[in-house]
Amino acid sequence: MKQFFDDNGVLVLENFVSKEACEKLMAQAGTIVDAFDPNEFRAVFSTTNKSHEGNEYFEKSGDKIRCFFEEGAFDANGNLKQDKALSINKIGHAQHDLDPVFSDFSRNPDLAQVAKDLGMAQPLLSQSMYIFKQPRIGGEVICHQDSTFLYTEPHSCIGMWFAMEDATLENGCMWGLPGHHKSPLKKRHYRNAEGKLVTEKLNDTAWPEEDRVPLEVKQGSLIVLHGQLPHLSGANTSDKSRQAYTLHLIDGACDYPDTNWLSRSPDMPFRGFEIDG
Ligand SMILES: O=C(O)CCC(=O)C(=O)O
Ligand SMILES: [Fe+2]
Repeated sequence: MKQFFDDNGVLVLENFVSKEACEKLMAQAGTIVDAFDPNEFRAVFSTTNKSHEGNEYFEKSGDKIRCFFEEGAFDANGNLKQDKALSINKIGHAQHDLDPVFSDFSRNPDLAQVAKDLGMAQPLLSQSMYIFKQPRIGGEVICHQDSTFLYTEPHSCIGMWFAMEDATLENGCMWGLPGHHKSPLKKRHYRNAEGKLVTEKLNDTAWPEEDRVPLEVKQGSLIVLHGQLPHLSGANTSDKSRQAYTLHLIDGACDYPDTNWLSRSPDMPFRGFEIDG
C-alpha cells in the first residue's frame, strides 16, 4: 500500500466504512444544515473565483462548524432558488472536533492505522469538509494540490476523502493525476504581511490534464490523496447528489506556519486520532 501510494500519490480503499456509518454521517450533516439559518449569512463559496478571499465568514471557520452555499443557489434578487437543504455546497471546517458524530467517524482506528502505515509520525486532524455536490448545481472543483492550502515544512498534508454516496462521472466524481504528486507545489495560499490571503504562483506551467484519471467509487470507499497530488472534480450534471466527507491531516512533526489560512484559537489546537484529545 505504501509503495503504491509513494508511486502514484493516490490510493483507493473500497468498502473502508460501512453503509451504516455513511448514513449516520449523512444524517448528521442534514441535522447541521437544518439548524443553520440562511439569513444569518449568505456566503457563496466557489473555487473558480476568489470570492472567499477577504470573506471573514470563510476565513474564521477553521475552528467552527459553518455552512457555505453553492454559487448557483441564489436568484438575482438574492433569494434561495430551492430548498435550503439543496443549496449548501459544504460544511466546514472543524466538525471533526466539535461534533460528536463527525468526531467518531474521523477518529476511526482503521484510519489511524492508514495514516501510520503511510508514514505519518504524528498525524493531526486539521480540517474537515462535508461536501454535498448538489444535483444540477453542484459546482466543479478546479485542479489543485491540497498542500497549497495546508502548508507545512516539510510537506505533510494527506487528504482522506470518503464517498458517502456512489461517485460517478455524471454526479461529479473525483479525478487525479497519478504520479504528478512528485511535481513541486505550483501555488501557495497564505496570509501575507498585511494580513490578506493571497495565492502565490510558484510555477506557471499548466497541469497535464490529459493524464487525469476518473476516480469513480462506491459508497463507503476511501480515496487517500497525497498533498501534492493534483486533483479535481467535475460539476454535477445529474439529478443525484454526490456527498463526500473529506478530512485533511498534517504531521505534527512538521512546522505549520501561522500564515496558513486555517487557524485555530489557542484553546483549540489540532488534535490527533486519540478519542480524549
Ligand atoms: O469533493 C470534491 O469534489 C473535492 C474534494 C477535495 O478537493 C479534497 O478532498 O481535497
Ligand atoms: Fe483537494
